[in-house]
Amino acid sequence: MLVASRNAKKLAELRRVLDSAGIDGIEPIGLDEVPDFPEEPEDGATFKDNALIKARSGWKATGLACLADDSGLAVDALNGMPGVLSARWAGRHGDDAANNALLLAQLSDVPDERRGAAFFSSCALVYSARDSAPSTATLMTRVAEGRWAGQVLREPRGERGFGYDPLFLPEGSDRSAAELTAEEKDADSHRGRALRALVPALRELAERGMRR
Ligand SMILES: O=P(O)(O)OP(=O)(O)OP(=O)(O)OC[C@H]1O[C@@H](n2cnc3c(O)ncnc32)[C@H](O)[C@@H]1O
Ligand SMILES: [Mg+2]
Repeated sequence: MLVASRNAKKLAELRRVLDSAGIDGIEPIGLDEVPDFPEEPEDGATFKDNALIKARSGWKATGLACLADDSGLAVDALNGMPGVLSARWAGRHGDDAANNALLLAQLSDVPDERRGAAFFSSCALVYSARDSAPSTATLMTRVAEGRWAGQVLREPRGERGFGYDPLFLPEGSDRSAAELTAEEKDADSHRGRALRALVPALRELAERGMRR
């Protein structure tokens, strides 16, 4: 199964959740392990649209079952932004430090009680309904979503995770997302929840592969 992400830390989280679900018969491989193919722009209006864009283009290019996550932080005081623009909020894709600095600046006058935010993940799984070439195969699609509520801190805390984790205080936690262990983050995170909801579909896919 192709895991269509260029974000190494996200990829590691996806692999971790798959590993702990103990699905035998699926070998997740990253985009770096397949020949380059033209990737479609992530220009959807929603996380779900973007997850489907990534998963479908991976499936189309390789014929492999393809899993993709699209995710981001929706901040109440910013009317849900950065949202689907999270990876490039400060202008340069994947510049976590600049994204975090910009978010902090935008919220500098926002009091604690209005600093609510939530991470969202949409995970899409796309695969062929039967063993046939991608051009003639029927496309099977499963999508699951996860949400992780919390608030935006006033300064970064912690070194783990990635992206906005140092600025995110999960609901009910006294540690930022970047201060949680990997297992703690996976148990509660948007991505952990979304991906675990796909486990039955992934198991089915694995069993189908093993029957061949
Ligand atoms: O599209 P791919 O190649 O998978 O990698 P990406 O980093 O571009 O991923 P997205 O398009 O889904 O954008 C997600 C951004 O949202 C933020 N984000 C998502 N999940 C996060 C998490 O668990 N912790 C912190 N920030 C997160 C972070 O800035 C990500 O770069
Ligand atoms: Mg992206």
